[in-house]
Amino acid sequence: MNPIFKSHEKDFMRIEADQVCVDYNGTVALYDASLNLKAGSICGLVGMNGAGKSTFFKALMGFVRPSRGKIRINGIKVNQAQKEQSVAYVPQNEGIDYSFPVSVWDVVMMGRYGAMNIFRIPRESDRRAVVHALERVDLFDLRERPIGSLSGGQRKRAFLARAIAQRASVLLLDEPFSGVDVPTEKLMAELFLQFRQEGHTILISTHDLNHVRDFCDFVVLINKTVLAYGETSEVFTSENLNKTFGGIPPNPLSGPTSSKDFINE
Ligand SMILES: Nc1ncnc2c1ncn2[C@@H]1O[C@H](COP(=O)(O)OP(=O)(O)OP(=O)(O)O)[C@@H](O)[C@H]1O
Repeated sequence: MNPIFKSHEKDFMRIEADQVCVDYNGTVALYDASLNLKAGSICGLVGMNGAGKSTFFKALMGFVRPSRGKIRINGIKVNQAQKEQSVAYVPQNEGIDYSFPVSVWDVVMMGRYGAMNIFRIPRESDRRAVVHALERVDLFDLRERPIGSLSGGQRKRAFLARAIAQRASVLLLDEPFSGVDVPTEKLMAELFLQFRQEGHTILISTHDLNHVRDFCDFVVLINKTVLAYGETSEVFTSENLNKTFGGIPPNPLSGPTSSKDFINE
C-alpha cells in the first residue's frame, strides 16, 4: 500500500527552513538554520551532543517556537501541517511510562488519532493501516504485548510503525539506530529506502557517519547552526567533519549567545 499524499503535497518542497533561530529562555540552541528538502529524499542530520539536532526537529514539529525564521512543510505552516498529519516525529526517547498497560497495537493506533473523530473509535481503514504498519516493521506477531515488555529495539520499531500508520509524508527520526541490534538496523535501513521510493522525505539524526554514507542523499552538518548542507558526496569532506566535530570552534560559540543578538530589528 502506497501512502496517499494530499494533492498539494506534490507541488512543494517537503521541508523548507529559512534562517530558523530557537532559544530556551534566551540561550541560543539554534540560529540561522536553513534547509530545503524535496520529496523522496533521505537527509542525515549530524552533529555533536547538544548541537541542536533535537531542537531542529522540535521546531519542524512546532513543539518549540522559533524566535526568528520561517518553516514550511509541504508549503504550509507547521501548525497546519500538524493538523493535516503530514509530519511524524519519532523522538529518541518516547518519555512513556512503560509500566502503563498499553499494547503495541494501541501505540500504533495512536498514529491514526489525527484521522479519527473526537470519540476515537477506529474504523476498518484505521485497523488496516495499523496492520500494514505492524507488518512493515515485522511486529505484527507482538501486537498484543504490552509496550513495556518489548526490547529497546522492538520499541523503536513500534514507534516507527506509529509514524507509518499516520501516513505522514515527512518523517523526522531522532537517533533511530541507537541501541538497536544488527537485524533491526538492517530492517530499518531497508524501510527507509522503501519510504524514499514511495516519495517520503526523511530527516534522520545519527551519530554514525557510516549510516549517512550508506543511504543519505543529503547531509546537514550542524553545530548550533547549519555548518554545511548538500549532497552527501559533496558535504562529507574531512574539512567539514572537522568543523563539525573537531578543533575549529564554530561561529556561535565565539559569536552571540542570545537570540536577541541575531535579530536585526
Ligand atoms: N528544554 C530545554 N531547556 C533549556 N535548554 C535546552 C532544552 N532542550 C535543549 N536545550 C539545550 O539546547 C542545546 C541543544 O540541545 P539538543 O537537545 O537540541 O541537542 P542534540 O543535538 O539533539 O543533542 P544530543 O545529540 O545529545 O541528543 C543544548 O545545549 C541543550 O542543553
